[in-house]
Amino acid sequence: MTDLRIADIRVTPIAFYDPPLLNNAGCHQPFALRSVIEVETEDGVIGLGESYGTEDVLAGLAAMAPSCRGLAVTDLNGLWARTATALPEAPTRLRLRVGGAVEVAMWDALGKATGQRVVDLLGGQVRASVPFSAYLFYKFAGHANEAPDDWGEVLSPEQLVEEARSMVDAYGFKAIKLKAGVLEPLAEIAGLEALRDAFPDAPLRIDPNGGWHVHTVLDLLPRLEGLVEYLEDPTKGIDGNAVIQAATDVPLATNMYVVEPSHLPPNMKHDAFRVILSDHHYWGGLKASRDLAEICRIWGLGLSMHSNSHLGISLAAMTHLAAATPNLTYDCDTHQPWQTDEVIEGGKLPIVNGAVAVPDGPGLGVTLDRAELKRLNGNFEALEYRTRDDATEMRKHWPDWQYGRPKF
Ligand SMILES: O=C([O-])[C@@H](O)[C@@H](O)[C@H](O)[C@@H](O)C(=O)[O-]
Ligand SMILES: [Mg+2]
Repeated sequence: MTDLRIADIRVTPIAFYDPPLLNNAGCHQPFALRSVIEVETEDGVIGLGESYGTEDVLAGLAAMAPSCRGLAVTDLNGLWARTATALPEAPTRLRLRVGGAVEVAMWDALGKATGQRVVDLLGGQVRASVPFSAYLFYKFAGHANEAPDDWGEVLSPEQLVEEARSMVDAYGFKAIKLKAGVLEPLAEIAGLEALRDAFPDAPLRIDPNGGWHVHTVLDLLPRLEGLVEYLEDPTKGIDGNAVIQAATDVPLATNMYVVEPSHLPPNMKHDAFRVILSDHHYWGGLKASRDLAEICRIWGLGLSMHSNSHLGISLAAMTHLAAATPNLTYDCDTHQPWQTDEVIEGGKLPIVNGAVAVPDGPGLGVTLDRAELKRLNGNFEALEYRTRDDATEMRKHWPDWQYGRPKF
């Protein structure tokens, strides 16, 4: 009989190269911070997880990892009880991130120990591959004091269409998302309209990350209606977005204001967001994300998946989860095309015709590349920052730049 008890949990912080992508909070720093979680069972099976590499999550993981020894990898109730005990003062937000990071590795260990894929453990595969969208960003040509990257500068509609063309040609994406909240809204709408002209059949979305005032969005609605399949976090908060949702039939989507279970009742009460962009990294792992999908099904909410800069363990987990979720109503987000580093053997998971096939093999179906893990950990150790700070990075390019949410 396989011994499924956890013998050890190892957490390795890593930093991987990230291009100068822009959003409402500023500009991506040259390296994104992440963590790789290894859950090792008494029988020596290793399950993998990937999560944030910020100080709070790393400290939370360090505090709770020792208390998981002896826990069976099937015991999710035990995991959450131990997370609560190890992090008594932590806000729900942090507990969900820390427990969720370990939870994914527990599923992978269970799958590897029993010869089953995570998608099967989560309820069974309902789609052969998972569709993702082309995730477009405005960007600088290169990081401050660095040479331009291959994507070059993207600040105009023409450059945006070129970026989209490269991404669609390389990966076959069907839907297109524009990260907005960076330039004046009318300039961003012009970008979106240029994308519509260039890709007449592509479902489009725009995401200013809460960066627009309610009155701005209300003024823009006539141009957005018929142009986008959903409008993502146009303004700040549940109340502000409810005002907008009341004024339009375009569904509003969020990965900012409905991000834990307690946000669901006020969202339903105010009818603010009709699409939830789930994310297993902050909803508490794969089981919690399946539960969220069920809640969305019952209450008639649309569902898709949010992304942050990530590597292949996360993409594999997102793919297994999405492949086991019947009511996934829109193509998921992924930052993967922007990443040049990888931490799994064999390199990045292929995106073909805009979709990722569920990796073969037990568990998540991916294996850690230990040489790359070591190199990316070396990057982390050499960095002088320990938290994401897009605002400071932005001011290296635009010294007078001011943060605002809403801003425009
Ligand atoms: O990578 C970014 O700059 C995004 O803005 C990311 O931080 C967001 O969390 C995300 O992708 C979103 O959809 O809001
Ligand atoms: Mg978003």
